[in-house]
Order: sequence, then C-alpha cells, then structure tokens
Amino acid sequence: MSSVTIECVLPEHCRCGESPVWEEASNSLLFVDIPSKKLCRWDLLSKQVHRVTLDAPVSSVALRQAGGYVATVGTKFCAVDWEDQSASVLATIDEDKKNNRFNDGKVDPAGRYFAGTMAEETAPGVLERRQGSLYCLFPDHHVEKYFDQVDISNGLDWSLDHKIFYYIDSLSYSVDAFDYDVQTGKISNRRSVYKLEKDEHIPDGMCIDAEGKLWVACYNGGRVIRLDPETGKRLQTVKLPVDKTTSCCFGGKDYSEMYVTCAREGIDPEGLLWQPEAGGIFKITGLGVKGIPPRPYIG
Ligand SMILES: O=C(O)[C@H](O)[C@@H](O)[C@H](O)[C@H](O)CO
Ligand SMILES: [Zn+2]
Repeated sequence: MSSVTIECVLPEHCRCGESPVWEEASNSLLFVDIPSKKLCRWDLLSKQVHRVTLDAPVSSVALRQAGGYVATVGTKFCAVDWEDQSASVLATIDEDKKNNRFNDGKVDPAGRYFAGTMAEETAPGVLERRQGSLYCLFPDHHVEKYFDQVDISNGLDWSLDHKIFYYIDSLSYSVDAFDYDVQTGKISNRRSVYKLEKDEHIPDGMCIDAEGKLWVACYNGGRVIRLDPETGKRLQTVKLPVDKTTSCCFGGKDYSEMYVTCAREGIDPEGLLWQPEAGGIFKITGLGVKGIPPRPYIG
C-alpha cells in the first residue's frame, strides 16, 4: 500500500485558483486565478511561476495543437500567445447576458473545447440562478450551445472509451453523465451518477483517472473524492488542509501525481489562521493510480 501525501507546492494566494492542466512539453502546471484575470504556469523543476494578466476573468485554459494555449476569458474563447502575452478572440458567447462569464472548460478526446458559463457571483456561491449554458468551440471556431438553465457550469471530462461525457452543475450537487458521440460531439441522455453528501458540500472541478474513475474537488468540503461512475459509489476521500478546493488534474512523471487548486476568497481572517495556505497549489502523491494526458484543442 502506498501512502498518500499532500503538500502545498506553490504558496500562491489565488483568489480563485482553477483549471489545473499539466503541460508535459514544458514540465509545468498551467492554472488560472479567475477574478485576478491571471493565467499562470508553474515550472516543476525551477519552481518558478510565470503569470500573464488578461483583460477579463480567465476561467479555464487548455493546450493548443498549433502552439500556445486556448482559454476562456470573460465571455470569449481566446487563443493565447504565451511569448508576447497576448490573447486573440476566437469566438464570443452569451452576448445577450451582460452579467455572465465563462467558468470551467476542457478539451474533449477529439480536440473540441467545451466550456460553460454562469452569472457573475456577488459572493462565492451567490449569483442569479440558471443563467449559464454549456458551449463547445469546434476546430473551425464555430460554437454550439448544448443546453442552458445552468447555475455554475463546472467539472467536465470524458470516459476512457469516449462514449460518456461527465458534467457538473455545481448547485445541483450532482455529478451527471451523458452519452457521447465523439465523431460529432453530440451529447444525449442526461442522468446523475453521484449525489454529493452534505459534508462534501459543492462539487466543482473534476478529472478522470486511468482506471475510468472520477475525481471531484469539493468546494467548501476541503477534499477530493474518487467516484465509480458505474456503481455510483464513492471509493476514496482525500482531505486537504484548505476548505475551498476547486479543481484537480493529474500531472508530473507519468501523470502519477495529482495537482489541486483552491480559493482564498471568501475565507475570513479567522479562517485563514488555520488554513494559511488557502489559494495555493497542492500536490497529492501516493494515490496508486495515474491520470491521462490532457488533449490539445486542434483548431
Ligand atoms: O471556480 C468555480 O467554479 C467558480 O467560478 C467559483 O466561483 C466557485 O467554484 C463557486 O463559488 C462555488 O460555489
Ligand atoms: Zn470550478
């Protein structure tokens, strides 16, 4: 039995850290700090972090096959040139909803960029309900809307055989599944595969492991949980020394380490006394399971 260890590897004070993505080519972790409008890259060997500030909240980032990255910035899908620190717009969504912004996003097994929206929060978890939608940016840069009525669009990933799309609307306290057609990108047949328990609080970011099990970061729950989407059972709970865990991904050597982002915003000074590392990047080792590489957007 390997033993699980948890370490804060980067004492960043992210207001809302999110969207961790491992970039093998640079041996680094990408992540965003949404309200700070920052896209960050942390180099595993040098331990240096580079930050690019954009002109609107950056809610997710993904690799791009053509080089650089893609990111969801405000209500735009953007291409990001890391060298000259610029973002160019690929598509704009929710133009009729002035208070909306993108939230979590990820690239599907065929290289399409999925991301959902939400109304801007006045405080963590406080927002106008059902304003969000789920979108997909296709390789030719056209966008399709899949559904609306979303509260906080979050956690997304695909099954290892690419036949299921997993999705979280946080305030439904449910992890959902859809049938997935990887040829067309179409989703159908929504159902719930796991309902969160009270002490798990709010489901946020999610990733799949190499055994097809789901890892969900629990906002306010201070943990990541491992779920079997076939049986609907929780298999494991890993607690972290911070409350507002937001998302997780596998990375490092052979994708054998898990990286977890979290938020500092919304914690009062008293709370910060017992969780001084809130907003940092955490690394979990010894899980005994690996992840899979992130896919690049192919447009
Ligand atoms: O990171 C996100 O997904 C949202 O942008 C955050 O604001 C929080 O998760 C939310 O506050 C939880 O309720
Ligand atoms: Zn999130």
